[in-house]
Amino acid sequence: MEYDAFLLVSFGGPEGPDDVLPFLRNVTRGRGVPEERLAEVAEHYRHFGGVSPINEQSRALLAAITERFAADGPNLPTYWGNRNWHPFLTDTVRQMRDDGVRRALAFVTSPYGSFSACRQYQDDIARARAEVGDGAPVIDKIRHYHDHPGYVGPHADAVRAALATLPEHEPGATRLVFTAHSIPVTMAEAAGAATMAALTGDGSGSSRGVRSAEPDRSEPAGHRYETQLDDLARLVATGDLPWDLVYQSRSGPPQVPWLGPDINEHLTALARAGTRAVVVSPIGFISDHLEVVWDLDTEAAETAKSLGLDFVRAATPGTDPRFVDMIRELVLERTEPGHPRAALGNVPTWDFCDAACCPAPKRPGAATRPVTNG
Ligand SMILES: CC1=C(CCC(=O)O)c2cc3nc(cc4[nH]c(cc5[nH]c(cc1n2)c(C)c5CCC(=O)O)c(CCC(=O)O)c4C)C(CCC(=O)O)=C3C
Ligand SMILES: [Fe+2]
Repeated sequence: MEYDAFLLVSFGGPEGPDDVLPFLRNVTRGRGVPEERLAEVAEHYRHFGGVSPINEQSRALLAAITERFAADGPNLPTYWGNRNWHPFLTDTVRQMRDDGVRRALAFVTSPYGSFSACRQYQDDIARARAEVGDGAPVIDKIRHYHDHPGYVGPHADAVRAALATLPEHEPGATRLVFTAHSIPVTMAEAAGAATMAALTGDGSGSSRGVRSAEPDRSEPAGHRYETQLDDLARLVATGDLPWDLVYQSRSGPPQVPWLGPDINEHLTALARAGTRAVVVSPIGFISDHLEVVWDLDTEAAETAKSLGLDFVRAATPGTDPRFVDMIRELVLERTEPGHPRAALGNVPTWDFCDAACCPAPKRPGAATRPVTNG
């Protein structure tokens, strides 16, 4: 396939106190998130002067990608657009159209499947293209990369570096805790099911960009988010430390079940069972944005302190050169026939999702999402 541009797509975050509420309304519009939860999250942002670190991290990543492309190719102009805050995807896509871009490859700052981590980004790209209208470039999303060596390597090194800072304890008293953003259970059940069924059903997987011609038929239908996280956790684990996969940053109405256990509950259970120290590895995230610096470095660290647990949080990839190289590799996979698809784990990947893959969960009491942004 011929591509003439690269697009970095991120979540976006506020960059000043006045941005916080409009940003939160963009994120939660039509999602049934209670007002009390919004007020609470607004407070988290205010602890940092209303500035999320995420946009600065996206700028740094874009600069690193641009530099990497300039050094060794591919010769593609680079763009950046966000789902929930400036620079909005619609404005970026309009700029791309005005620059004459016809077909772009999009790298999304979430490595995983599920509605929130994959489909919603595709929906927002489609909405941005519709808003731009005539001449908007075609935009193809790059595949999931949770088990790419360029994602596994930085997380694995970070765990080892974090572990080295903890005081020594008796064997078994130090644990590794992997964490990712929680999602509603119904969203988790539906994650990946449609594409997986299509791939295993007609055996046409190889022509659709699946890593292996024969997808693993033992793969459970749905639950792609948890399966990918579990796959990565195994790859990052040190071999001698016991580990767990837990979830953080639960949102939504309290009566809706979300993936658990929550990291704070889990730390409490560990401490009761004799754990003395934890390394917390945020494998769900590529950079130290607010869900990391607040929900882990502030909240979970306080929980650990109150329990007398030694606590250290491992770094995220950020602009690690291996992670930047991975992004370049993922582009080459799509532009150079036969380019190897690097993967260390066991979960098949594909380039194009089935249209019915990772549907939005039913949201009790939630209004439909309007078509305008901001
Ligand atoms: C799976 C997932 C990821 C990982 C994949 C990815 O990276 O995309 C992620 C990332 C992020 N989530 C973020 C922020 C927020 N997420 C919220 C709410 C929600 N997240 C959800 C899921 C996820 N979220 C869901 C199911 C909701 C409920 C509303 C809904 O059903 O859609 C809310 C609303 C308030 C609240 O927390 O209730 C905020 C402010 C930020 C930016 C941090 C910063 O500013 O630095 C980032 C990177
Ligand atoms: Fe979120």
